[in-house]
Order: sequence, then structure tokens, then C-alpha cells
Amino acid sequence: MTRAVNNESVQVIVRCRPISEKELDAECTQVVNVFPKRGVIEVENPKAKGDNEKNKIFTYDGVYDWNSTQQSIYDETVRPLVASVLEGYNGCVFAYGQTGTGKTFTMEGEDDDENRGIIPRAFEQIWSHINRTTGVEFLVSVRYLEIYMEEIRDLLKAKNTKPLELREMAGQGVFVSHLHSQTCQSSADMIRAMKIGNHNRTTGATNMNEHSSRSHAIFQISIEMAETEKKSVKMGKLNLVDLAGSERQSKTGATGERLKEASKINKALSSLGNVIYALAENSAHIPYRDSKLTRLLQDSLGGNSKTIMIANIGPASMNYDETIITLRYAYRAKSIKNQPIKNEDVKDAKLTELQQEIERLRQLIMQKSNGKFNPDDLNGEIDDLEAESSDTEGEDDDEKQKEKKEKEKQLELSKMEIDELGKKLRGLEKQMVHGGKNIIDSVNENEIRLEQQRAEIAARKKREIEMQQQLELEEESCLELKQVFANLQQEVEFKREKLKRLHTKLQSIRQEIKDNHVEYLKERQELADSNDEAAMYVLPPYFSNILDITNIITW
Ligand SMILES: Nc1ncnc2c1ncn2[C@@H]1O[C@H](COP(=O)(O)OP(=O)(O)OP(=O)(O)O)[C@@H](O)[C@H]1O
Repeated sequence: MTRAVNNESVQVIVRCRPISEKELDAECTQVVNVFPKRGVIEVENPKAKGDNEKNKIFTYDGVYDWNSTQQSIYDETVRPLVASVLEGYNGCVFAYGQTGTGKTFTMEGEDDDENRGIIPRAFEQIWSHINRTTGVEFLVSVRYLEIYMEEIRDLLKAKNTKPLELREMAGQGVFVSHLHSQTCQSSADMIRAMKIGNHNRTTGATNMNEHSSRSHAIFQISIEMAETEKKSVKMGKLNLVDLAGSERQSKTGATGERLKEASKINKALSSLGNVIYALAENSAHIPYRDSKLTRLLQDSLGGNSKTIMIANIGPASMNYDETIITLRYAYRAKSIKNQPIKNEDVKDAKLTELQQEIERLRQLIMQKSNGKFNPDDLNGEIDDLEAESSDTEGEDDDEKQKEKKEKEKQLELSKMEIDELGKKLRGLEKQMVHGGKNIIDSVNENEIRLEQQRAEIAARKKREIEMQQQLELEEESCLELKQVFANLQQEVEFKREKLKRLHTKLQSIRQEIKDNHVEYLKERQELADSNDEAAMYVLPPYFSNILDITNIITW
């Protein structure tokens, strides 16, 4: 593995879906405003009493409104990450948000070309790269799992009903043992695997979403790459995560099984929140071990990975509280720092094992074809015996016939053995993909140029947002420096205005803390209602911290 360590923040993107028919029928108003050029989301509080309760403003690496396309989100956020995975980095994209806000729409999307989501678009990018990269051998495999009611299930082998276990090994991190790994030779193979897994995933109808995902799903892609000239193998791993939606029992009206599911979903998401909080606060202890979800995402949050969090929200007034919770979560995740390292010179690469086994089989076939029992020699010997037998009679002839039969048997066995080895060899060779299947013609060249242009536009857009945010930050301090006061009265006036602005800011921070506290009480009540004793008595560090702050500040 290479050693150049880079600290890199988790990239946080917010996407707001269109208002739904149901929300319009319920006469909800639209309370979310999206400012893509500034990376800003503004949410109006429909129940606001005073000014400091009114609008909440959050800033992110990118924001997308209801008109945004699947293509723009992919090109501007995910495409550069997948390109890094193809260079040997680990990458992770995870969609987080309230139930029914578009996580599955964003990750999987729909079948038509325009609405395909991140996962199938990533397949396409990976295979178009492989098909135009000459001189490299690839071994590509996928795994697909879900965490349902805190149990891990294999979505590609649904008949294996036994829950799978998590293991941890030095150098390999946390992984799921006995999870089926399927090698792929094309984008179509990956689509097939995704569809099989989606079919096996646990879904159900809730008040909030007719096709609600009731589990956290992780689609894992591993790409091993070996340049023909070099002996070393690089490996990129991509985790594509569609989390189950957070939800309020009071809103979903869940009872029975649905309630039990909801309580497990909320508990795992609460552990995720605690991990994000601890990382953002640089805590000494990060509670990864509190849930299977956080253990599996350990590398993606605070570890060796380039990570994008997509926070999905809805625009309607009825979901104001949930929207704010998601935005706070997402805001906190921005300060998580990862240390992505290129996985080069991978020691236990499957590709190396495969190449060695292929070479061994080739040698074996060659030996068998040229050795004592080689089919050509045996054929010749049989022909000689045939000729000799026609010249002899009696016992001699019987002897020749016996010998001939023996040789025929050996010939058959030898052919069978070589056939068998050949079949095995072809099976192994098929698992590997030789890059550069597509000749670089004008169509391909255009495609490459188009991709480069998209990448440049995306990078420019990102830079513009960053610059705009920097500008807004600096504006306030510069204003004071630039100001020339004609007299003392003017200076006093200016400073009074500034004090007023700071006071409003302070009020809104106090309000934020108060809201967090109310939120905590609500959530605790819901956990208590769902009879989850463990969750009821263990106070998450995030909330206990809020209580501390609440006690310090006098209202
Ligand atoms: N950006 C969007 N544009 C158009 N329709 C959308 C968009 N986002 C979501 N939808 C629609 O909203 C509905 C709910 O979306 P989806 O099932 O993806 O939500 P979810 O967050 O995955 O929910 P859950 O957590 O319950 O699984 C779907 O009918 C989906 O097609």
C-alpha cells in the first residue's frame, strides 16, 4: 500500500425532491429554498413566533433542488469519486434522509435512461474505463448486503437465510464473512446483480412511502487492476449505500412488525449520528461498535476512503422538523476528515492468485500434451499396433489387441484430463477482463472528450461555490476594515448595527440549542414508546452534550 496520506473532508451534498401530490392535497406550503450557486439551503419555520425562530440557513459543498437531474448530480459529485476508485482508492457514497425523500431514487433511480440513479451510472463509468484501458487486466466483483433488524443478509444469495457475521482483520478492516462475491465481465452483469439484490431487499408500505426500504443496503464493488508490464496489483473499492429512512412513529402510524423495524432503523441511524458527532468533535472515542451499520461504514467515516454523503430532504411544511434534523446531521458530517490512501501493491489480491492458477493450469496442460501420455503419441502407437495386429495371428494378435485397448483407454483418459483442465482454465480466464476491448475510434474519442468537458464544468462549478462561500465569510470582516468613519457618531452607529447583527446570531444559536433539546426529548419519548429498553436508558453522547450546553446558557 502507498503511504501518501491526505486529509480529506467528507463531501456533503443536499438534494431536495419535488413537493408530492399528497403534500399538495394536505395543503402544505413549500418551506425549503435552494441556492445552488452559493451551496445554501434556507428553511422557513412554518410555526415561527419570533424573528430568531424564522429562517434557518445551512451551507454545504453542493445543493440540488427539485429540478436537478440525475445526470448533473452524478457528473458533478460522484463521477470524480469513481474516477479515484479506478485509480485504486476506496470510495463511498451514502444517501441519508427521512423516509420518502428520494434516497432510493437518487441511488438506484428508475429504468429509463434519464432517471437512472448513481449506482447504474457508476457501473457505466467503470466499464467504459475498463473497455478503453489497454495493457491492464481487471478482476471486478460485486457484493450486495442489507442490514435488516440489526442482522446482515446476503442480497445475492437470498436463500442463505442464516444471518452473516462481521469480522475484523488487520489490513483488511471490517468485513462480512461468507458474503457471496460475484465476478462481473460487463455493466450488464452488474445491473443483473443489482436487480436480483433489489428484488430480495426488504421493503414495505408506510404512511410516508408506498415502497419504503426497511433495511440499510450496501452495494460493494471491488476492482483489482494489474498492468501487464508490472507485477503489482492496485485495488479500488466502492461502497454504494442506500440507508433506510429515519421516521417518526407518530407520523408513520407504524404498529407491530413495522414499529419493530422502525425502532431498529432509528437506533442504527442514531448510532450513525453519534459516530458523526464524535468524529466532528474529534472525540477520543468513536462509538463505531454500537451498530452493524457504523462498523461497516467505519472506513468510510473517519478512515481510508473518499466519501460523499447525500442528504435527501422534502420541501413541505409538514416535514419541517425532519428536514431540520437531516440538515443538522449533514452539516455536522462536513467536518469529518478521512485519510484516503491509494491501495497499491496489494499483497493478497485475488487477481494475483487467479493469474498464478491460470499459469499453473497452462503449464499442466502443456506437460500433459507433451509428456508420456500425450494424445498424439498415443494415437500413433495405436495406429502402429493396428498395423502390427493385422500382420499377426493367434496369441500374438490377442496380445496386440489387448495392448491396443489399453492404449485407447489411456488416450481417452488423457483427453478427458486435458479437456477438464482446459475447461477449468477457460472458466478462470473468463473471470478476468483484459482492458481495452473498445478500439479508440472517433465515437469513443468524442465520448472521452465529452466526459472531460463534463468533469471540467463540474470542477469549475465546485470552485465557484467554494469561492462564493469564502467571499460571503470574508465580507463581514472586510466591511469593518474598509469602513472610514467621518465622526465618532458614525462609528458608534456602525458598531451598534454590528452588535445587533451579532445579537441576532446569538439568539438564533440559542434557538438552535433549544430546538435540539426539544428534539432530543421528542426522540427519547418515541424510543420509550417503542419499548426499546436499551435505547431508552442509554443517552447518546450527542444529546447529553446538548443538555450540558443547555444548562450553561441562561435563557
Ligand atoms: N428528485 C426526485 N424527482 C422526482 N421524484 C422523486 C425524486 N425524489 C424522490 N422522488 C419520488 O418520491 C418517492 C419516494 O422516493 P424514494 O422511495 O426514493 O424515497 P426513500 O427516501 O428511499 O424512502 P424510504 O426511506 O422510505 O425507502 C418515489 O415515488 C420517488 O419516485
